[in-house]
Amino acid sequence: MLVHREVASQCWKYDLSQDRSLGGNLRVGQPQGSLHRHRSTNLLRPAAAAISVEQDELNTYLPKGDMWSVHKFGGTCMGTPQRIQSVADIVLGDSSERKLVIVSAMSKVTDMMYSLVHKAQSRDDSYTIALEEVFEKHMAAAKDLLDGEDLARFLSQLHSDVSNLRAMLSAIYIAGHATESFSDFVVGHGELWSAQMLSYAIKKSGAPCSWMDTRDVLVVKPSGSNQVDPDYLESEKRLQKWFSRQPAETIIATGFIASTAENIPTTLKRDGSDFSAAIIGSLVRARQVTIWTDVDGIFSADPRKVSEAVILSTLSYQEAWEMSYFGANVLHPRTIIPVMKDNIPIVIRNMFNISAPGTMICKQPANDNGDLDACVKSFATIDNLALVNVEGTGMAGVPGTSSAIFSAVKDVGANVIMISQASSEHSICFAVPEKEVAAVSAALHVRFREALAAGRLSKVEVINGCSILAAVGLRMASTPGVSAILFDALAKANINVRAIAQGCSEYNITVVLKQQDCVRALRAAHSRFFLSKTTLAVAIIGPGLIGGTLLNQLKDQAAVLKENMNIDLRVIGITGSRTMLLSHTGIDLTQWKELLRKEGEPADVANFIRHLSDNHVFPNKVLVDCTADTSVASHYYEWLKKGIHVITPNKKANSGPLDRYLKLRTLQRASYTHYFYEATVGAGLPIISTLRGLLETGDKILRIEGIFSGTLSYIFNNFEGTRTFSNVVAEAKEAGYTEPDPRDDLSGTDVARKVIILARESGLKLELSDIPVKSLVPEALASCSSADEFMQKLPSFDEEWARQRGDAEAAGEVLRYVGVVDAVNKKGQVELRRYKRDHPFAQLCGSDNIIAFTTSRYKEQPLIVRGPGAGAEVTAGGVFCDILRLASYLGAPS
Ligand SMILES: NC(=O)C1=CN([C@@H]2O[C@H](COP(=O)(O)OP(=O)(O)OC[C@H]3O[C@@H](n4cnc5c(N)ncnc54)[C@H](O)[C@@H]3O)[C@@H](O)[C@H]2O)C=CC1
Ligand SMILES: N[C@@H](CC=O)C(=O)O
Ligand code: NA
Repeated sequence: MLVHREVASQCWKYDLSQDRSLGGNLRVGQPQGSLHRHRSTNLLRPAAAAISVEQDELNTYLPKGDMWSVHKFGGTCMGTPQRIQSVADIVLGDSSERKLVIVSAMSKVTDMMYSLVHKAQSRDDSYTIALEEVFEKHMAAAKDLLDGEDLARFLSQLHSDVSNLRAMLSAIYIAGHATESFSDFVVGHGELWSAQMLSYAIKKSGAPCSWMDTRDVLVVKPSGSNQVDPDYLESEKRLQKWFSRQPAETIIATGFIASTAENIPTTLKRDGSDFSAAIIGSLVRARQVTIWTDVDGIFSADPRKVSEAVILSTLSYQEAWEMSYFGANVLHPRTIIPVMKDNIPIVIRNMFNISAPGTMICKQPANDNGDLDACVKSFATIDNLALVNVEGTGMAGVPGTSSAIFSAVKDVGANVIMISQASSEHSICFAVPEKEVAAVSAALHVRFREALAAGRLSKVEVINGCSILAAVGLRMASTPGVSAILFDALAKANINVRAIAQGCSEYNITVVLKQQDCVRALRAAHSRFFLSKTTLAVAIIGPGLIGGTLLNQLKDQAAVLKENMNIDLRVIGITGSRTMLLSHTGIDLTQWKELLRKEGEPADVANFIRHLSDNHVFPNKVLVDCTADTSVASHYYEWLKKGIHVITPNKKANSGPLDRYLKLRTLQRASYTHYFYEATVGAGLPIISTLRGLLETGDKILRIEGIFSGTLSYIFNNFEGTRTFSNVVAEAKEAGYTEPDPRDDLSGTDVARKVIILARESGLKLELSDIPVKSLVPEALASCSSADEFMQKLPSFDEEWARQRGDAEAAGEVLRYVGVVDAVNKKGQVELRRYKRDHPFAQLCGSDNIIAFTTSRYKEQPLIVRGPGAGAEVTAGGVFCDILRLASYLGAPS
């Protein structure tokens, strides 16, 4: 049958010579009578009564309801002949009574078709070559897929279409212009060809099948800004007619294309095939609309940004709607409207992974597991935004201000993404795309020139470089505490929120933040809601004795922490003084030493920190300083300011200049960034935490006294007349108790540092120089240039030490090196004392520390903490404890 299709202008009539044996043979080109039937009541208006008879008859042809399943396959699914065959197999495998399959053009074909039009209207005669390529592509695909008579029929149709297109493009070329309908007509051929190929492929497998040119059925009307609205009544009527002539059980229909009421070819605009499927699904009241694509379903967040994103099994229409608005590559919001009104579920499935169940979008899905976390379904972000803040006392209570603001915004054509106004009405802020903000700001300055001059408005401020993070979930509306969790997660990741919006519908909570924080914010929020897993990126400076032991402990414990505590610790950087090893996702700790040696790059602390702070994979980052370096410690303030948590056994920061220490602690208290240093005193023993516990619960510290040096404890516990003093010092060094330079221990400086740390923790404002220290380093050796030289020369002082020890022993006493914090008199001191053999300080062994807290509550008997206070395992264990303490502060289960 010959069909004349009117294309835009009446002068363009051409013969499509379509073989309609495979599809609709409706004559288009004639104005159709309009049907006035009120959809919901089914009442017919008198004017339409005559047509209603015809309609009722037609209704008997098109069965509606559960027997229909609608599928949609996008361009990627139709990308190659092999894929078209797989699509055919999926359709054949669907046991539904009736199937309606919407297809897109083969991948890239729509772009190729648009480019044909573009070339022709720009008078670029290479459109002929490009058209040839389109032809070749489809011919090759058809030859691969089909054979015999079907192939011949398809190719003859293709030939004929291409010669029509050639004529039309040539006219466009001559005119140097293509109307929208010319363009839509050309572009729609991709779908016509793919639908026919699939239909033949299904027929080849022996299943009866018809193909449908949806321009014969779908009627739409333009609705402004490059959108169209379906005319359901007219479309339904045309579908009935089509079906009355082709009552097939399997129908392959073209996506994307449609007609106007005047039968002019048009399209449903970009991503229109999903829309086609939803409209057709609604017209037949399908059981389900399945959108086949190349992902397993809808993710809880963009998986390129959040590697732990999960596939959601169900989503409500509203949730899907919200998510697609926020750029989650789900469905165009308009796709949801047609099916939503009839409660038809849409299922998103992966054609390349048929075993994945996909995501079902339907009415109010059942609660996943009823817990608080399940009420947030997903997170989405929008980048490249600017906030505009209009502020002034003259706004409050003045009706029309927001109308004036937004009409100015509308006049420059900017798109407002979110709006927030506090009820005080002193300011109103809104987000627009960054590229539109200059025009918006200029328009507002013009519109409010007088108000600004008179001071009624104080400013129109633009904040560039913003992003939006939106949490989406239907049940958020009825679940208290959701926003608290969200904001807590953001606060703990040290992310500043610039503006907030939550509508009464509560389907989403939108926060505006700095674009540079956006991915981190997304991860922090996502991990809090979805995994309840605390992910922590760890960077270690100084993989020496303590740092190296810590790395090994982390290696041994990582799996247990993940499994039992939901804590995911990843070491993403290790730096020594010469080389550093960096990783974005985590270093393999079973071979960190080897990797550092083989793959390490020259160490550079600034680059190391940049690597940590620029890492967007992990929301929380901690720097563990395992050096004894003063210069490393001098950076803590700056790192904490960047939101990097700091943990250290290094005493230099807390025993350094008082003003710096106070600044650091003030910052620590004022921010959500943590600074922990338990191992600086008593190694892994709970000294700092015990002191804090006493102070925070209101106890008053009177005196802290003890043996704070593992090294000196070991030395005097073991210097019993059997070995020389220098031998025992060498043993302590060998056992890993000493500082990198043992003179720091023997000089008493290390003990003085611990005394200062505890004194400051107790509120005393002392400098290290305020502590009188009795040094055990012989004056002659103080100037040795290295620790080794010192150790070599130390034996020459053994005799003097033997004498001191002998004197004490003769008096029934032992030598002990003690530190004291005298909180009452605000003093500290460090000295070598003699204690009677029965004194608790004389009872120690190994590297034991003993610390006695005398307080208002522990006055008669001091609170005593005792145990090994130095050594690799216990110290690294103390640092590890701080890391877990941090994880728990960040939300890990305790
Ligand atoms: N050994 C112990 O029992 C205890 C040690 N500590 C503290 O632990 C820290 C580490 O002690 P150890 O592991 O025994 O010392 P170590 O000398 O074995 O390790 C320190 C590491 O830091 C590296 N380093 C130094 N400066 C650096 C810089 N600027 N950048 C990068 N790397 C640098 C060194 O190359 C070395 O690998 C010290 O602050 C110490 O006071 C605290 C409590 C107990
Ligand atoms: N060298 C120190 C180690 C702990 O701070 C000590 O001996 O106590
Ligand atoms: Na400790």
